[in-house]
Amino acid sequence: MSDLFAIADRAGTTASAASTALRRLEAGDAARFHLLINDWEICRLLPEAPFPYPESLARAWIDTAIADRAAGRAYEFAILDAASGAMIGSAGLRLAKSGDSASLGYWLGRRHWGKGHAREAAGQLIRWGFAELPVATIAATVAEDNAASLAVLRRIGFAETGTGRARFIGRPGERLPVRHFAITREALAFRDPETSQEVSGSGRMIDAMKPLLTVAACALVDKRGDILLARRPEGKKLAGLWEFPGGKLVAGETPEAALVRELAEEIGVAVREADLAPFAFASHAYEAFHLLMPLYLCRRWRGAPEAREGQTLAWVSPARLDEYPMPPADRPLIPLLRDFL
Ligand SMILES: Nc1nc2c([nH]c(=O)n2[C@@H]2O[C@H](COP(=O)(O)OP(=O)(O)OP(=O)(O)O)[C@@H](O)[C@H]2O)c(=O)[nH]1
Repeated sequence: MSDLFAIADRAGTTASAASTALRRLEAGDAARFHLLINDWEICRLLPEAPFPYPESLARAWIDTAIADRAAGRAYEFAILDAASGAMIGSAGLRLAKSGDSASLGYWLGRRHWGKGHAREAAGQLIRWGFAELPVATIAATVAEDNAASLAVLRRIGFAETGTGRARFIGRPGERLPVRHFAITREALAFRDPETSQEVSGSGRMIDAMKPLLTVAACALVDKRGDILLARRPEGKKLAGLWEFPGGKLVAGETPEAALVRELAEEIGVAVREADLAPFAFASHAYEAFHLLMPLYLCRRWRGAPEAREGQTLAWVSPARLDEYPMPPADRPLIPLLRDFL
């Protein structure tokens, strides 16, 4: 798991020149954390922040964050201005008890508002979360009067799931109106990591207009009957999901030739076309294209598979395929493999 990541707007994608990084929150951050958060304009928007915010609470909060990270309960980061390296806020993901979802929280020191840092930090954190944590959904709850944060969540792809009321300890009395948001791994997967825009660009495409994408995929099956899966690295579409090695056909290529090429490029194994047995296919309407994916089985190859493109590889028994989150197109293939192998 990487603990530091930097995000910079690419020229031309946004007008703002903000550049933001995240790193693991440390005990030494307490004084700066306190200086930034002890501001009514921030505390009033955070459900658990009293005002004034005591320095002892900043220290205790960070100690808890460090313990929670060690226990795998929550992952809290300092938001940095990448240009100066200074801490400007904090952001984190807390896992739900069920383990399959997390909640996002973040705040920025007042002087750093309006420069795109919150959007960048929150966007990068959810991409990190879907790549590194076993969660299918990330949720967030925002006070109705927190217009900037409502805009950030919408901009990075969160959808509103409902409204409610919640207690804000800095604003005693009545429970305040809040809005609930969520984003799924699949919804994020089809947003461009650089721009946070939907990859299709023109909104929802009608099915008839979608390009048909042919991708050849292969289940390598070892002597024990285990199948090789590859986990897509952070920064790519569908990051964090497990898939069968393979890839798009280039013009004029057969699926078999594409697989011989892709398996050599991606995982360094040599297969012969004669050892690729057609097995099944996936046909799935993604937001931006329709995927047609023939799946081959291969039990004979040369070389030990190695991750050449930043993926993580795993040999998985057919009975355990369910434990590995896969792209939606792949899901119907799992029972077929389980029955056959
Ligand atoms: N290889 C592979 N691709 C899959 C599977 N399931 C699935 O939906 N896909 C989709 O099929 C497409 C595969 O394209 P690819 O591997 O050649 O390309 P990529 O997204 O890595 O992009 P790039 O090569 O342009 O960087 C992706 O959109 C991927 O999400 C699968 O099991 N294996």
